[in-house]
Amino acid sequence: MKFEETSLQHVWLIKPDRFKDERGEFLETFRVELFKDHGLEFEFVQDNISVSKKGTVRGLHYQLPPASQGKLVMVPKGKILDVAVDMRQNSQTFKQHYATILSSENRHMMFIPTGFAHGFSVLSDEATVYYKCNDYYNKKLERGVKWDDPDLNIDWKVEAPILSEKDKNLPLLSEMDEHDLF
Ligand SMILES: Cc1cn([C@H]2C[C@H](O)[C@@H](COP(=O)(O)OP(=O)(O)O[C@H]3O[C@H](C)C(=O)[C@H](O)[C@H]3O)O2)c(=O)[nH]c1=O
Repeated sequence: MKFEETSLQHVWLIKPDRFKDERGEFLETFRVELFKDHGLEFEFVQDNISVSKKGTVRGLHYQLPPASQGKLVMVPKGKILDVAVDMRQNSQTFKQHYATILSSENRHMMFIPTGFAHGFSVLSDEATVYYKCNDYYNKKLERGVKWDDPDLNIDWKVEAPILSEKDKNLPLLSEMDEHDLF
């Protein structure tokens, strides 16, 4: 399992070792000791799966402390453009994003730490996204920023995305109170 640094400090692109044979393939997707080797010492406490149609955008979401979530994202089926946005006001990369393709072809995973918003667009007919979270869902502390915020300038690779009503009405960064940021 290789941990590759990205343009955003602490956001990791993780590439599992793949063992292929005539049956198919095997890969380990998580090892506490490898996370610890990369300074990621915490316990994942909740796993999620979302299934989305082609052209869906989910996000950009995050939770505020004390329920801020680090996420290990993988795609057992399909293909997404996965996006992490730095929401830490004092960070040198505040408002910057890192985007990468996660798919059942490349088997890549992304670790998105606390302080970052997460979202993805679906590029295959359907995508199953499985992700581990290091804190529980907390609706009261959930926040989000609009997917097409010009301040973020994210190319989601989809036209006229399918969005939840909640996501359609998320604020622009410029409209957000500093207490809703990190
Ligand atoms: C996130 C979550 C949701 N729910 C319930 C609440 C709603 O009744 C339903 C759908 O929730 P929502 O529309 O917020 O789901 P997504 O738009 O996929 O939200 C996720 O999208 C981005 C990509 C994320 O990284 C977050 O994990 C999360 O915000 O599931 C739960 O019961 N537990 C949960 O942890």
